[in-house]
Amino acid sequence: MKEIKKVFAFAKEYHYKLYTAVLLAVLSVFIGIIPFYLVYRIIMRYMGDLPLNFNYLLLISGLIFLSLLAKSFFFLKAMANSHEVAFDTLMGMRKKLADKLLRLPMGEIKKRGSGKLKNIFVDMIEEMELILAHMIPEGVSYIIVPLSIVVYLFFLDWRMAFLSLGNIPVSMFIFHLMMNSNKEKLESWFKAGAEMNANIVEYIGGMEVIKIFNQTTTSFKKYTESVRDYEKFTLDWYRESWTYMAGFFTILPCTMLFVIPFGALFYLQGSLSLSVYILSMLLSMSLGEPLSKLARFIESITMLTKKSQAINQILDSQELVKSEVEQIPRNSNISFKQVSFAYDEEEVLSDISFTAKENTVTALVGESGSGKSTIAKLLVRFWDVNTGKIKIGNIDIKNIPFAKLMDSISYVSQDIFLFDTSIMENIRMGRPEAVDEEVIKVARIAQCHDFIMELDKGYDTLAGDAGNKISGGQKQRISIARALLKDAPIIILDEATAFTDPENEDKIQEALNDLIKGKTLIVIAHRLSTITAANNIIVMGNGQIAAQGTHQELLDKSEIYQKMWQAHTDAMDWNINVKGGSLNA
Ligand SMILES: Nc1ncnc2c1ncn2[C@@H]1O[C@H](COP(=O)(O)OP(=O)(O)OP(=O)(O)O)[C@@H](O)[C@H]1O
Repeated sequence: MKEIKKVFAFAKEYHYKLYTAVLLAVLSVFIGIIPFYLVYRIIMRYMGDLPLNFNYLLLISGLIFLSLLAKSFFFLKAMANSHEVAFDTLMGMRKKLADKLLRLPMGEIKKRGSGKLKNIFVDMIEEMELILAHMIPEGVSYIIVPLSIVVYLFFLDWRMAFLSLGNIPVSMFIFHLMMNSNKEKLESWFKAGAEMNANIVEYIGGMEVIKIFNQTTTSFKKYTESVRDYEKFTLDWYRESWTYMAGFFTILPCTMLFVIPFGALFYLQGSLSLSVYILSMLLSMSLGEPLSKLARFIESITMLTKKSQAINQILDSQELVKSEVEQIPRNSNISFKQVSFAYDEEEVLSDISFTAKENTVTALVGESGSGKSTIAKLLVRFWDVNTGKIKIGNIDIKNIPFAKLMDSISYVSQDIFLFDTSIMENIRMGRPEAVDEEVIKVARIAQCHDFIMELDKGYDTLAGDAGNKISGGQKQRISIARALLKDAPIIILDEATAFTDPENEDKIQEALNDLIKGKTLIVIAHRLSTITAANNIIVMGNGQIAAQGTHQELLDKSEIYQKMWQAHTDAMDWNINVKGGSLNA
């Protein structure tokens, strides 16, 4: 219930509309009782030997028709209101979740995986619509109306009131048995659903790798197994519940189960008038529909509790530390002071200290897995350090407003992601307010313009459609164009030449020359020949700084660097000429 309450909290802004919806729904259900009362009037007229002329019956029929019409009208009005509230609230929830992701460490996001997140963002939230749009207005009316009928029945004859409720404890007992008997199965069913979603997304996302490495059998097996598991657990749950459910849904609306026999007994004994007996039967009959609809909601609540748990788990996750005192750095000097960090248990960076002065180039080199990318990711706060401090302009990055920090850094990462929107918009992400001309200007500098113009719709080509026609190197130039447009004072280039081929390489170098002018640059490179002119080269080994200095200093004093240099002398690709703030081939 606590979980569901949290969902209601999202609808706070729309409480007024929600109350109106409840009121209209209650009205609609009450109006729905009128036909029962009118039928009672006809029966009483028959029995009272009053004349039953055609006009009277016509009037009653007309009133029944009008009340059914009014019932539908108020119900539809209630639904219109509640759906408006529901979809506004769902939008709010999705926005809140998306905002939350921005404030979460990347680890938290990756731990969940895109499949599970998609499941939460789309499917689970969609199912919240049921609570807000239907459960509240309808559910409340299905409680209030039967209660009012029962109260009225108490006034008529308290025995009939109790009798009309007699079936409820019986059905609730069956429901209780059902919930207790298959708790674990329900849990497995939910898990299997989440697993299946994750596998579907992974299967589609990894299609390229699956095809290339001919992993179709294994991956397809994983996918089909999860679909089969989902089917199995769903059926397991239903099989276990079927008998109980049938019992529950049959007995709950049988409100006349005790009213008819015992009412007849009281009537024959003379302690109950015929009119009260008949009215009690008709009123208890009108209880059936709201009660069985309410029962459907009870079933849904169990499901929704699980789903809102998953949503709330994300919303309650620990965010990146937000400082009370926010400060703006005055320069772009970067310093790492005794920084240590572990993604999980194992420390991947220990005691890292270095400074990267404004307008200089710092290169990170070292064997694969030595922690170079982690240093970059800590600087952009994908994760927070465990111990030590990272400062920009002598201010701890935790104290720099997140948006400001992001504005200060352009991160050209290993994973270049293009959104499935136009190429123009993909580049514009660097600075959303940039006009088309500015986007085209940076695209020219980043050597993208020509190949973009060759695409079917030029800058308007969707990245998804263009996907197969854009090479890795071209993608990289698009990401450089983005970074150029952003024009941030600090640039991190992670494996910036990972996709290079001879044709692309010169172009990327030219693009980079423009990007790094007058900036503080941190470059992660495998090919040492590209960073020989860096102001400071940090040699990483096993998560620690093995040595640091200029190329020459390291050649003189660092054995590990000497070995690396020897291994790389063949791979002459691009050089950094720091004096000119440019990269030269
Ligand atoms: N998201 C993650 N979760 C857990 N461990 C991670 C994660 N990312 C990296 N690691 C681990 O942290 C260590 C450092 O990785 P990192 O990517 O920083 O190395 P790197 O020097 O940049 O490697 P490469 O040159 O291959 O990119 C490695 O042992 C890696 O397995």
